Amino acid sequence: MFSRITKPQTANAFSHLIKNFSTTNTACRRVAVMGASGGIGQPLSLLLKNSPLVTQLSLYDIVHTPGVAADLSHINSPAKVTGYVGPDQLADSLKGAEVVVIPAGVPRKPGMTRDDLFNTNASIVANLAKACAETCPSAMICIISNPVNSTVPIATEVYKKVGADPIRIFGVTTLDIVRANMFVAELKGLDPTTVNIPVIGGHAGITIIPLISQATPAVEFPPDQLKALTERIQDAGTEVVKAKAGAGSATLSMAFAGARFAFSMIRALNGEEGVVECAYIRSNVTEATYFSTPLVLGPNGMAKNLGLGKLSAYESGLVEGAIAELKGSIKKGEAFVANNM
Ligand SMILES: NC(=O)c1ccc[n+]([C@@H]2O[C@H](COP(=O)([O-])OP(=O)(O)OC[C@H]3O[C@@H](n4cnc5c(N)ncnc54)[C@H](O)[C@@H]3O)[C@@H](O)[C@H]2O)c1
Ligand SMILES: O=C(O)C[C@H](O)C(=O)O
Repeated sequence: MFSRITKPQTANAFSHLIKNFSTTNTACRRVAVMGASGGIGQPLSLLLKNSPLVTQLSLYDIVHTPGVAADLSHINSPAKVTGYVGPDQLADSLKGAEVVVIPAGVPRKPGMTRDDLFNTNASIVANLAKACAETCPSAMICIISNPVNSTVPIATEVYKKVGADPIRIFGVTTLDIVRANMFVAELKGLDPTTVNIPVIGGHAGITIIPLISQATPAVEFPPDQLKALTERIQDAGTEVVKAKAGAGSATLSMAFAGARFAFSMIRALNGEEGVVECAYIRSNVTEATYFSTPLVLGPNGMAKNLGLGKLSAYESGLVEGAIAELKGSIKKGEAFVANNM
């Protein structure tokens, strides 16, 4: 399917996947998926298994991983798949992992905010982060579990408690970029695989800040359309939650986005230069101590934070408006670890 594409692609979601499905790379790359039996975990594991960039795929969950692993292991691609189930097998699932992707935890139902997931998901992420800090402290940790604005500070505090360096912990916001690219492409009649919109801030409501002024290719919208587009990107997760009507939140598009982020990580680990992804990390770019901006990825994680770039007045206002909520979510995550771990 991908071999038919011959024209050069610019940096965007689809070209990341094309590269990763078509590049032959001999480096051994061990990836662990925590929450691998879930709505995101299964299609994400399928995309990872389908990539020659992955040589070992470790699937951990509290249920069903033997079946998921047996199923995926029959696909004739290089990755060796192993399933691990339950806390007794948690440490083994992480041994030697270089990239760990974490979609473990409960999803939203209609009427809930991402923060409503905090009480359940905080301890799930904290326990998985503790296992990562103890077993694979140098691995790249890619956190999908919501609320991302709090779960990333949680993982970071756990690493500090264990005495591990939290520098390689990333909150995965790639789905916001994927959505922004698609929605802009639809509005402007562009090929969605050639659009790239940085989305900065966090991953909830008003903290999701698409930078349409920095779009590639350049696009312009009248103020009312720009506001509506921005709000659609901010509310896109809720759009899916409503459409699924109680059956969960985005899973397939998140698997696509999570695979894109993991492949970018692996390409950077393999020494490829110029790999850029937005991610929610510890940051001094704004007053919020965690903030997503475009990052140049390298073999040790973030090689360079590209910062905010030039913002329009509208975008500067969105950044200002997001800081208080981000600070609150960060504080909540940090307090959870201080009081419970
Ligand atoms: N960052 C994003 O952009 C983004 C996008 C979509 C969903 N999410 C979040 O991802 C999470 C997962 O969503 P989903 O739709 O896959 O949910 P799901 O319920 O379908 O799957 C979650 C999986 O996690 C497993 N799990 C629960 N506790 C665990 C533990 N302690 N260790 C390992 N695995 C455990 C469950 O058994 C289940 O298989 C949710 O928190 C959701 O809000 C984030
Ligand atoms: O909206 C959700 O709860 C899931 C996820 O964060 C999303 O943006 O789709």
